[in-house]
Amino acid sequence: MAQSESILNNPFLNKGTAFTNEERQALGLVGMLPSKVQTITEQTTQAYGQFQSKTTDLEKRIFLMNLFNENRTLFYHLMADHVVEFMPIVYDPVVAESIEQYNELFLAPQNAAFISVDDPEAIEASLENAAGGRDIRLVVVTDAEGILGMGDWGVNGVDIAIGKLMVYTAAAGIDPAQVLPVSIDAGTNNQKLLADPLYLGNRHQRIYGPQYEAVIDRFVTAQQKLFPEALLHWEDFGRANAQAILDKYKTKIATFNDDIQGTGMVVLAGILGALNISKESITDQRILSFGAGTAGMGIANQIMDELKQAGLTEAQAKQRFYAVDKQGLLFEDTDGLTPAQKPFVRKRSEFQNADALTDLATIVKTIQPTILIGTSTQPGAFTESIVKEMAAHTPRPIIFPLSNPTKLAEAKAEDLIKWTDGKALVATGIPAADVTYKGVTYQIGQGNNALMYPGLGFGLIAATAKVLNEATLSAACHALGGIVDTSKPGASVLPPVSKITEFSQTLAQVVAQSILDQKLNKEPIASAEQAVAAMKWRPEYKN
Ligand SMILES: NC(=O)c1ccc[n+]([C@@H]2O[C@H](COP(=O)([O-])OP(=O)(O)OC[C@H]3O[C@@H](n4cnc5c(N)ncnc54)[C@H](O)[C@@H]3O)[C@@H](O)[C@H]2O)c1
Ligand SMILES: O=C(O)C[C@H](O)C(=O)O
Ligand SMILES: [Mn+2]
Repeated sequence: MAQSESILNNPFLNKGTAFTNEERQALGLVGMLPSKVQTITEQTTQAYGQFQSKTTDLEKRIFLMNLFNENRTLFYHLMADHVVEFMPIVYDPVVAESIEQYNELFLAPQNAAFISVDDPEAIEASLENAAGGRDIRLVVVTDAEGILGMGDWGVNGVDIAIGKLMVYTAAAGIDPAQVLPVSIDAGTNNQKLLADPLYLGNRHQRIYGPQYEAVIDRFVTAQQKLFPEALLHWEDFGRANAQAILDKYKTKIATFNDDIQGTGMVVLAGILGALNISKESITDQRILSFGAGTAGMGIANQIMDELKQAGLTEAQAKQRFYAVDKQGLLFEDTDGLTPAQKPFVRKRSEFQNADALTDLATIVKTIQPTILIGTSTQPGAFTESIVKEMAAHTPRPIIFPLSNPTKLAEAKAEDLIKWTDGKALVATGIPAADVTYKGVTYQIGQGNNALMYPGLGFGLIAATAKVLNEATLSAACHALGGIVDTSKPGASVLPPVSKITEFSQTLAQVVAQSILDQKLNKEPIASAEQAVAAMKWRPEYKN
């Protein structure tokens, strides 16, 4: 391909009609573009007009993804002006529709690396080819066994890695040329995909066990070799693999699991925000995790750490938790406990009606939780009667229905406010509109790890972190405090997405500082603030 053609097809370098006349001369682009040289502002206005002419969210998404594929700088320049409007389109919930229709809608590989369980020999070359010589600092990898709450989506799940990375750049300012989305195609147990002639992934059942683990290991080894300075972010792995992979690598490399740790962080930050409003203490809470899977147990561990810091012993802290899964309240003798659930189980002897504690209504009535968190993938599970029962025993019930996408949420924000007569302190997984009830406008926090992982990841990269530990996670959870004016009636428990670039920067600085304080940086760094500021990429054309 001629240089002129390749630069117009390179989304990291392309400026389209914004190439100046000098650049057109130098790059052999003369005559390949209409004569007018546009500014990025003009291009942005034009692109936004086109965006607005699309009628459905999916059409809007396809338009934006085409722009992303052509010209990353313009895409992010546009997104910077419309972050609240674009987040649900490029990320959750509309990303869910694009994953479901990936084969039909297939646009472009979007500079992702596609790794196949059937070809481990090709792993290193696949990463190298997809990176194309770019200086990769951030890798988001998924095997798509647990896409949001929608289960197994095989190779289609690559879109979540791409979506997460788009939020990283929009929120924290990671250079889009320094990121790499990775799909690990380990097969799929999704029968619909296996039967679909258009399916683009490996057409066989999902591989588990030693063969899978060897692929993961080979991937991590290649990633470390090719991009030793990169942070590795795991997304939407299945319940068993997510925790096991994190435990295997977290003390060796700079890595985190977003569903476990990112979610734990945003929920703890939301609880701290809620307690700021209610003026209650975290040590007085009874916490019910409904859906004790990857996210549910990540949340439990993050809150546990906070309770210990607040002065409780491990045993006292555990008494505050009630982990509920398919089997009901989890007891020592419950069948099928996961390793992550085991530390949080209760004794049957603690309850007079232990054998009846199999459904949420009875459990809520019995334990009278003050905090109810949903990561169960069970739509509508927080019913009116359950919520009213909870609210009867606590003045400001904290209720976070977090299951994504929209159709899986345990409750709607508006219902929670109404059923509790405005008392509930609410955060939801996807964006929720303000709720006006009896003259008060309630702002609903977005309890989505997207509020945390961009700042967390950016801070770790800027500080050249060796590893991520509990001290840094805890510091990050406290970093969002003070951004919301909690004295205002109807105040949100979390800061709004409209401020995501500001608070991601604060978060990144706190994270980088924590790494430096613990001497966990690989390279010498004079100041956390400077390191974060120096790494920030801005969506402007460079000469
Ligand atoms: N808002 C966020 O930031 C965020 C972050 C991570 C996950 N999530 C959402 O949380 C949900 C779970 O994600 P995950 O990664 O933990 O998945 P997971 O599969 O690891 O966990 C889901 C858990 O729910 C349990 N469950 C299923 N049916 C149940 C029932 N009837 N009653 C009680 N428990 C039941 C499952 O057994 C499992 O343990 C998804 O919808 C996901 O989108 C949201
Ligand atoms: O992707 C999201 O919206 C949040 C979270 O990581 C999830 O799996 O639901
Ligand atoms: Mn996820």
